[in-house]
Amino acid sequence: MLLEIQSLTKRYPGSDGARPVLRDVSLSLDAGETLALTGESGSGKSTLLHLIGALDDFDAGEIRLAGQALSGLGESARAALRRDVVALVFQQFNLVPSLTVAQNLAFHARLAGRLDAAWVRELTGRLGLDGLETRWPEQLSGGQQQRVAIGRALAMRPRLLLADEPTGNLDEATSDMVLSLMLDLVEQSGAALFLVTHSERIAGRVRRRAHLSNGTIA
Ligand SMILES: Nc1ncnc2c1ncn2[C@@H]1O[C@H](COP(=O)(O)OP(=O)(O)OP(=O)(O)O)[C@@H](O)[C@H]1O
Repeated sequence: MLLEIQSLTKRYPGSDGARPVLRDVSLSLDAGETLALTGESGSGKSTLLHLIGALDDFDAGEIRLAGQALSGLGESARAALRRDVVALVFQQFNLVPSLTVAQNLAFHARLAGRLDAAWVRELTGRLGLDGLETRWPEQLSGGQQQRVAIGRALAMRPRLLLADEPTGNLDEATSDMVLSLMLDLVEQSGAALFLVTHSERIAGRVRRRAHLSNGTIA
């Protein structure tokens, strides 16, 4: 199993300590599977995604990523998982403004020591970014920026792509197009996808569904 979440509980310090943000969440994802997690605003979707991405600590339960338990893992081991297993795409694109499109696309793969120029070229073409390689992020439309962010994440050949409202900033037509590309490329690369969205329309296009309600999987 690529991802196993067992009885996960998460509280934020300072917030209502008696009421965890996530309660007894269990979920698993196999290699190559795609799952959409829906839930109302504040239900804990982003929190869960951050925990899976080893970006934050939890209070009880366990997350296993590629067989490795995340509880009690030190920062260097977490960084290694973020480099070797998972990649993230956020709603805000998060491109590096001082790097060109081509440099952004290669950035994480290069940091991970896995830059495959042929794969980056293929991603560039498949994502419709040919001819835009020397532009700066600020010279791109929102849909183009998000395609670069998806390409950058897939360039490092993650086993698990974590996407938090990846089309949330895009209009409906652009959002559908970007989602289709992301699903195609995830399938082609054999990665698993964990997609957070509040949109039933988006979630309906992903094979597996889970719904978070008040911090627990309904
Ligand atoms: N760093 C934090 N400190 C304290 N409380 C937090 C923190 N981050 C999130 N929360 C709270 O945890 C709850 C879940 O937040 P989260 O961002 O996971 O929800 P979400 O389902 O992703 O919401 P949305 O769809 O609006 O993005 C919310 O009540 C939020 O206020």
